[in-house]
Amino acid sequence: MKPVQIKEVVLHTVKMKLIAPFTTSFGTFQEKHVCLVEAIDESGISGWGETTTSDEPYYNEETTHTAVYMLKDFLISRIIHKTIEHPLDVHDMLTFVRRNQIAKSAIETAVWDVFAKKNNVPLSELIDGTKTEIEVGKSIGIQATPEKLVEKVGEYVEEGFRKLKVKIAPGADLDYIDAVRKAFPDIPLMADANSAYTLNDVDQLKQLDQYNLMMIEQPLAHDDIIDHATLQKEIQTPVCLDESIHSLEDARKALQLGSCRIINIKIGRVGGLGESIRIHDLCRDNGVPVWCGGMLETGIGRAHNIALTSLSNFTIPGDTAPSSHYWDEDIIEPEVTMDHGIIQVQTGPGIGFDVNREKLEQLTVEKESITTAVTPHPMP
Ligand SMILES: O=C(O)CCC(=O)C1=CC=C[C@@H](O)[C@@H]1C(=O)O
Ligand SMILES: [Mg+2]
Repeated sequence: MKPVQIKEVVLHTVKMKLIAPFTTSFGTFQEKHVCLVEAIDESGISGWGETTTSDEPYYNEETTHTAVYMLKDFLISRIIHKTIEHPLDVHDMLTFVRRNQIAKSAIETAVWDVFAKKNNVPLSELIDGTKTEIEVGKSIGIQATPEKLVEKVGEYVEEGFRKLKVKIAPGADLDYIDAVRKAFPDIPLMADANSAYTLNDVDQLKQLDQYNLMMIEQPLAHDDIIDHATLQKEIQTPVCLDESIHSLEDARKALQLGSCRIINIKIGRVGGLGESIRIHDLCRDNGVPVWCGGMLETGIGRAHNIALTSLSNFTIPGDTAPSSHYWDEDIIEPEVTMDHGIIQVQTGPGIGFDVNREKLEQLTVEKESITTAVTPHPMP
């Protein structure tokens, strides 16, 4: 494989509006800024990454603003003008900055894309993916009533989604799940609590066991694996961790403690594709299934998610619904489409989609080009 050298990074901060508001246990959102990271190599090839952040630090400690600051002031200076033999090397180049995983992921995934394009291979092939198509799930925000939720689930079952994920929180849990199960006794159904419960709610969470859920995602604190291990011993439903897993080390400890039986891998949350692959491999070697979580990405992040999901141990459908479920018009061409719950893994070089530069310009609120490794901070 030919190494790559990034000569310029352009940060395109865009304002995106979802086709409908999305409600979780920590709020309702429809508009957000994200930063699309374009890494241009010495021959002019562009690779793309995305900060899977929003404008508020409610999912994790990052926002698009903090991610852009980290990229500009710390991370890009460590990457630019360096000869990168393989994108797997980028992770260690960035560990001098603590956490800020989504910011790291945005530049790391852009390097994966430009490296794959330079070597004329699809990203899925570069990471040794084995699947040519992936099964797709749908994540449904909290609805106003159980009846509204049943209606939404019905729509998505009709579209062929292979996993239905419903958001729950205290006061919007048992009656909602009960209504869905009464209407759809056999569909692959899971719940995501986004840390809305504590160990004081064990009895409430035990009652979910009667509904044969695939899993309950992140019921307890966003930074916990100890209490989740206690909870998993008390309930039948498999616990899946999302927010608690920021790295391979977190995943190793969680498996060792029995904190979960499934892991939701999000490329941004764990700091990039390299760490995602390492967590995938750890889980595969321990018989723990994984799936690819979503962060309401544009088509760039979605393209990376689809490529990642081509790895063999992604045996549970991910939150990778097609572009039309998020945007009136995506910024990639062609858009991500789905046929009865199946998305074809893209076969073009790199992420396998082009960026619609006209659409990108329309949505851009700020654009900054970085061509030097200068940083205003003393560097370790
Ligand atoms: O991208 C998708 O469709 C999944 C969206 C989704 O479920 C989430 C996005 C961002 C944070 C959370 O609210 C939630 C999750 O925890 O997976
Ligand atoms: Mg989640």
